[in-house]
Amino acid sequence: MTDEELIEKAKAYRAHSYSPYSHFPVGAAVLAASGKVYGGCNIENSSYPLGNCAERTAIFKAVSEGERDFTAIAIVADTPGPCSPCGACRQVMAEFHIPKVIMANLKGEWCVVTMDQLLPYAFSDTDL
Ligand SMILES: O=c1ccn([C@H]2C[C@H](O)[C@@H](CO)O2)c(=O)[nH]1
Ligand SMILES: [Zn+2]
Repeated sequence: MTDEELIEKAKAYRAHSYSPYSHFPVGAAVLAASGKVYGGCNIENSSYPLGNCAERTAIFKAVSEGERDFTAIAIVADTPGPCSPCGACRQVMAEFHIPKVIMANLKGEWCVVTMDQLLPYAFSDTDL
C-alpha cells in the first residue's frame, strides 16, 4: 500500500463524515501490520464535546478488531495545507506507536511526519 493509496482510502472515509455542526469533514485510514486498512471519519454530536475525530475513529475501529501494530495513518480534509491532527489524536497515535503520519488535503498536497515530530516529549506508559 503506497502513501497515495492510503490517502485515497482516507478520502473515501471522509465521505462518511457526520459533521453537521462544524461542516468540516475529515477522513482517516490506518494501515495495520497485518496489511488491513481501517478507515474512519469525524462523528459529531449536538453535545459538542462528544464528537470524535476521524483519526481516533479509525484507530479505535482497528484496535477493537484486534490490531495492535500499525505502519502508518493518513488524514485528509479540505485544509489550506496538509491536515494536521489534533492533540488528542496525537496522544492516541503515540499510544500505539504509529511511526508514520501522512497529512493530506483535497488539493493533492501531502507530507509525511514522524510521531516524534508531532508529539515530542509525549507522555507514555514509561511515565507511569
Ligand atoms: O485532524 C482533525 C481535525 C479536526 N477533526 C474534526 C473534529 C471536528 O469534528 C471537526 C472540526 O474541528 O473536525 C478531525 O476529525 N481531525
Ligand atoms: Zn483529533
